[in-house]
Amino acid sequence: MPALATGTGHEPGLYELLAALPSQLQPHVNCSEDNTFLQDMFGERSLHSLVKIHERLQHYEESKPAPVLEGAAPLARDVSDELEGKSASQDVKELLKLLANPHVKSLLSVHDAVAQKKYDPELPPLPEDIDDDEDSVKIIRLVKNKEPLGATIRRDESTGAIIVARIMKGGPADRSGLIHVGDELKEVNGIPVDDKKPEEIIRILAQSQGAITFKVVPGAKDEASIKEPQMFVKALFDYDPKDDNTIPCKEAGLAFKKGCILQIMSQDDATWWQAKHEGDTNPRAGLIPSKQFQERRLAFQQPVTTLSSLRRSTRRSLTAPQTCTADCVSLDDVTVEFEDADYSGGFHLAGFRRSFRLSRRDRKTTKSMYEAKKSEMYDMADVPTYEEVVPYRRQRGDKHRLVVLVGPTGVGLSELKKKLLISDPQHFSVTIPHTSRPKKNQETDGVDYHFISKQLFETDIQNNKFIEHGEYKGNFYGTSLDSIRSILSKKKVCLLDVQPHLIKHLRTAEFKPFVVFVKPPTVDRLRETRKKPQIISGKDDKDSTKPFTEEDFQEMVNTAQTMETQYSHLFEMVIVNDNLDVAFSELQLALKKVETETHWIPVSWTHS
Ligand SMILES: Nc1ncnc2c1ncn2[C@@H]1O[C@H](COP(=O)(O)OP(=O)(O)OP(=O)(O)O)[C@@H](O)[C@H]1O
Repeated sequence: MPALATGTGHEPGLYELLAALPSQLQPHVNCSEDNTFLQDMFGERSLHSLVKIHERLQHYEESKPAPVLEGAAPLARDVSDELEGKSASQDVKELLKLLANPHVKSLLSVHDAVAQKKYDPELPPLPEDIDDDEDSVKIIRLVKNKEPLGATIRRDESTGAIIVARIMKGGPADRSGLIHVGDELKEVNGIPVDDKKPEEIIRILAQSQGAITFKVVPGAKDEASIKEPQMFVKALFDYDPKDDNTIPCKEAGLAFKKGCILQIMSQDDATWWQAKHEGDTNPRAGLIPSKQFQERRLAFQQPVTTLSSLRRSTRRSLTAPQTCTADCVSLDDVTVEFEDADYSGGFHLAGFRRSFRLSRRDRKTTKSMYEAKKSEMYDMADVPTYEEVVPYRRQRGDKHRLVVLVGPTGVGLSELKKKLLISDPQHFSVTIPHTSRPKKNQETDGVDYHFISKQLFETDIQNNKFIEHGEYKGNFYGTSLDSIRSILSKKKVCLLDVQPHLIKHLRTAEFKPFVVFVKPPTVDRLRETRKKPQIISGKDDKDSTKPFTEEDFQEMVNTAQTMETQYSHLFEMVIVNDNLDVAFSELQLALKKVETETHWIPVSWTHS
């Protein structure tokens, strides 16, 4: 006998089974609480009713009941008409009252509809005087809350029609799925809008409370745009729709700051994209200028002060650039600095050399492997708009990102690098420069410099082996790309300081540079904090140091400002070097995060 059989001899129905379950289960349940629970659950009246209904329905499904007649409602009417006034008997009166009851009438009419299988709604007949050319219209009713509708309209220049210009992704209009770009607006709350200006229509909408009814002529739908893939970009400029007179609707604009990560929701429109801030839970997108549009208008803007023009205005021994014209962006004409190996706190900073950044020492010609052309500054590719990015997290065993420090001379780059090296010499390293000058007695090849012949140096220059190189007293000096690679391949963090115009040449999948701009504090703070420090002055052939002057401070601040204006879109972090310890801690923490956390990098760096 099956465990749950009722023992009555016939197949147990579901309901009977349910009734028998508690007693059948009792021997198998040890805990009294479980037993009570089962008793309650299977004894529940509503469960029994449900099972009963289920059984009945199954029974009817099996017996396939057919209607006795398809017109119960007209029959009831006929009966009522027949009996009306014929007899005063109580039964007849009661039957007449019953048949006149609206519920009974409705029940009979539903019965007839089911019997006749008339399930589809009946459409009213088409009016005979319909104009063949008239468009079909759609009546849409939306309930308005405080949230903007998320749609913009425009007047079609040729037809004068009011057209839905844009549906903001995730906004109420988008979520409704009822209004689409290209739909023609005919009426709002029964008010015809054909003769109205878009502003007047907006006013009608603003004044409406609760439900709004639109009458629209549907336009052609662009299904392809619905499935557009989403992408993320890093904004390389600040944007505030309030200051933008070209935006079709300021309220629909999305403000953002340089460095913000934006999720692009739609690129349907070549001029105005739709985007949200990454991670924003509000589904509504806002308008932002498209990349092409922003590039075009930035290209027409006046060029900013360049570092070279700024340098021309500064003091003293600046030699005229040899390779650049006055407004060239290149820093190719700046001095190369070389000094002897540095010792700090007993720790030998092997190969710790100054790089070829703008410096106060004797100015000689430094060249980068990438000569900046005059036109390069306004090259379209250089116009900072958006950069497509993807999340990236360094995996254990992967090479480290190259750490690039930039900043005006004297700001403290060497000091910060030195502190990092001392803090963890096994983890951080700096490049060893190449030189064609003869090795001095106390120097070691590959430690202080890589000593190579002038001829080989020249060949290497030809072969673009140096990120920067320069000439000093007839000898070449340079930082090779291989010296960076050598550090990275040892799974160490390579610290490099370069002129800012070289950053873009290091922005490759191989180096994935993390660029830190070190900025000076105000001149007042420089005066307070840099009382002791010495800057290197190379007026004589022998290196010498001298204290900072007022002019040095001013130049440092001005250069920083210019660097920021020109290159800030390439900086991933800005540190103000006011208090050295604070600046160092900030840098140390940021570098830790870069190594361990997920951050955004250009999508181009993910496929080498
Ligand atoms: N925050 C700070 N407070 C006080 N002194 C500082 C600070 N940062 C750097 N200095 C000092 O300023 C001087 C110049 O710093 P450092 O040599 O690091 O500059 P730099 O950016 O490498 O410039 P350069 O390229 O000209 O060498 C050094 O004497 C250094 O100790």
